[in-house]
Amino acid sequence: MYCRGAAAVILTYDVNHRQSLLELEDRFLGLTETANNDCLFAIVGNKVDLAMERAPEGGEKEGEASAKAGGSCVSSKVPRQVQPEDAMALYKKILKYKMLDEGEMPAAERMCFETSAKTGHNVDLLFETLFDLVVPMIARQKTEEPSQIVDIASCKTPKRTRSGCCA
Ligand SMILES: Nc1nc2c(ncn2[C@@H]2O[C@H](COP(=O)(O)OP(=O)(O)OP(=O)(O)O)[C@@H](O)[C@H]2O)c(=O)[nH]1
Repeated sequence: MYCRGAAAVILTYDVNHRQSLLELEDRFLGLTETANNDCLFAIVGNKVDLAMERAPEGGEKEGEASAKAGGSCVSSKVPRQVQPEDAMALYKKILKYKMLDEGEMPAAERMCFETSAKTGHNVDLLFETLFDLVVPMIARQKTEEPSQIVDIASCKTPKRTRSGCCA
């Protein structure tokens, strides 16, 4: 995991393994120290195609719910071990840990995703959301910060004078 100067970090867990969410906090959060101070965090629960959805109060059938989750109706599904609320709680915890103001950062609902790398479910949404947030941030930084690039062409060479010892 390489974070130096990162404008955004994607922390990914498996919605079917609670331990993978816990490890994001225990093992990986510390590795984001070298990211930018105002770095964005996206929490991504992957393998949602394998997860059985919990039945909503309205009584939605499992097949309907799994289709929404980007999966097929064939039932080789396992009960999911991580709920979206768990990921959102971790997101808020990360903001606290990073001493980022919750009011100034994108809301947890926007930065927590459930994806399937297999079906492509929500993968575009994840990257589009990050680009929409990161690109204006970088553009703003460029206008605010003085340029670190030295324009060699505009540097004048000092005139030599006859009085100099090496002239
Ligand atoms: N069904 C399904 N399988 C996936 C998905 N993403 C990855 N996999 C499969 O999970 C296995 C591990 O994928 P990796 O990309 O190696 O991920 P990893 O984090 O190194 O390993 P794991 O912790 O086992 O997920 C591979 O067999 C992938 O094909 C997904 O969204 N849905």
